Amino acid sequence: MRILVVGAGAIGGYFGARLLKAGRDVTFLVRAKRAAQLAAIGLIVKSPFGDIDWPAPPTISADRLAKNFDLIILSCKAYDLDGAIESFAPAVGPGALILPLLNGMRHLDALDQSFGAEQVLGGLCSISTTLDAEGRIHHFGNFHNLAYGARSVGQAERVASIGAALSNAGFDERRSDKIALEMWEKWTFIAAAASITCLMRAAAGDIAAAGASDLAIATLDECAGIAADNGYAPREPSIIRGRTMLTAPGSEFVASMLRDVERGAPTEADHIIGDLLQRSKAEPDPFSLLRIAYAHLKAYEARRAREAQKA
Ligand SMILES: NC(=O)C1=CN([C@@H]2O[C@H](COP(=O)(O)OP(=O)(O)OC[C@H]3O[C@@H](n4cnc5c(N)ncnc54)[C@H](OP(=O)(O)O)[C@@H]3O)[C@@H](O)[C@H]2O)C=CC1
Ligand SMILES: CC(C)(CO)C(=O)C(=O)O
Repeated sequence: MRILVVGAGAIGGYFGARLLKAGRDVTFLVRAKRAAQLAAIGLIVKSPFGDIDWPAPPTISADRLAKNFDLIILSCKAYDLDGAIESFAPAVGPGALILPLLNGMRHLDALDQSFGAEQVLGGLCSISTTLDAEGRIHHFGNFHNLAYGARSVGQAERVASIGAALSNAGFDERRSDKIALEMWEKWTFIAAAASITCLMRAAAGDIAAAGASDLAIATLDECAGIAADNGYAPREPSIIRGRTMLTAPGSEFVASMLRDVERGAPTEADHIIGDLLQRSKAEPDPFSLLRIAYAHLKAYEARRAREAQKA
C-alpha cells in the first residue's frame, strides 16, 4: 500500500517515521523549507518509545505528484488546510482514501467538498509532539494513539484494507466503528485543554496548584454540553479521562496550542474553539469560559498580525 503523508510536521513526521521504520511504503509531501531540512538532517524523532533517525526520507513536492497513492494521511494545521488540499489533490485517484488527523471537525466539510465524502475517512490521534526550530520531532508523554474509521456504510469494506498498513508500526492503532463520536470526544477534550492551558498560560498541574481546577472542569463541561447538543454526548469514560488529565496535581500537560502561542506561531483557535462555540445551541453567555478563551486567542492573533505588519 502506497502511503502519502501530507506534512512532515509534529504529527505527520512522527507517525510517518514510525511507519517508515516498520517498512511501510511512505512518501512525505513537503514544501521547500521542510524538504531542505529533511535532506540535511534526516527525519529525527525523540520519543520515550524509542528515537528514530532516518537519513533522507522519501519526499515529494506537489508539482511531482501522481495518482499512485492508496492512502493519504493528512497532518497539516487547520489554517493550512486549503493550501494543503490544493497541493495533494493531484495524488487523489478514484481508489485513494484520505485519513485526516487534524483536531476538530470542520476540515471534514472541506475535504468532502473537494474529494467527495466517500473518499474521506474519520480519524484522530492522541499524542503530544512538537517540531523544533531545527526540524526535529519531540514526543512527550506515554501515549501515541491513532484511530480511524468509516464515516458511512459504503466505506466499511475499504477501510478494512488500510488496517494492515497501519498496524504493528510501533504506535497504538485502532479501527473505530464510532469514529464520528470519537472525533467529537477528542474535540471536546482538546477545545477544553487548549482553552484552559492557553488562558492560564500554564500546565494542568500548575492550574491545580493555583486552586483553579474547577475552571478546567467547567470548561470541559461547557465543551461537552455543546457536543451533546449536537448529538455527540461524550461517553462517561472520555469525560473522566479528560477531567483526570486536566486536573492532575503536578501534571506538565499542556495542549499543543499553548506551545504554538509560546513560540509566537499562528493557532488553530478558529478551527478548534471558534467552530465549537459557533455550534453552541445554548443561550449565549458573554462570560462563558470558552468565549473568554477564544477572545484571548483572537486578541493574541490580532497582536501577532499587527506586530508582523510593523516589522
Ligand atoms: N502536535 C500535537 O501534539 C497534536 C496535534 N494534533 C493536530 O494535528 C494537526 C497537525 O498538527 P502538528 O503536526 O502539530 O502541526 P505542525 O505545524 O507541526 O505540522 C504541520 C505540517 O504541515 C505542513 N504543511 C502545511 N501545508 C502543507 C502543504 N501544502 N504541503 C506540504 N506540507 C504542508 C507544514 O509544513 P511547513 O513546514 O512547510 O509549514 C508542517 O510541517 C493539527 O490539526 C493539530 O491540532 C493532534 C494531536 C496532537
Ligand atoms: C491533547 C492532545 C495532546 C492529545 O493528542 C492534543 O491533541 C493537542 O495537544 O493538540
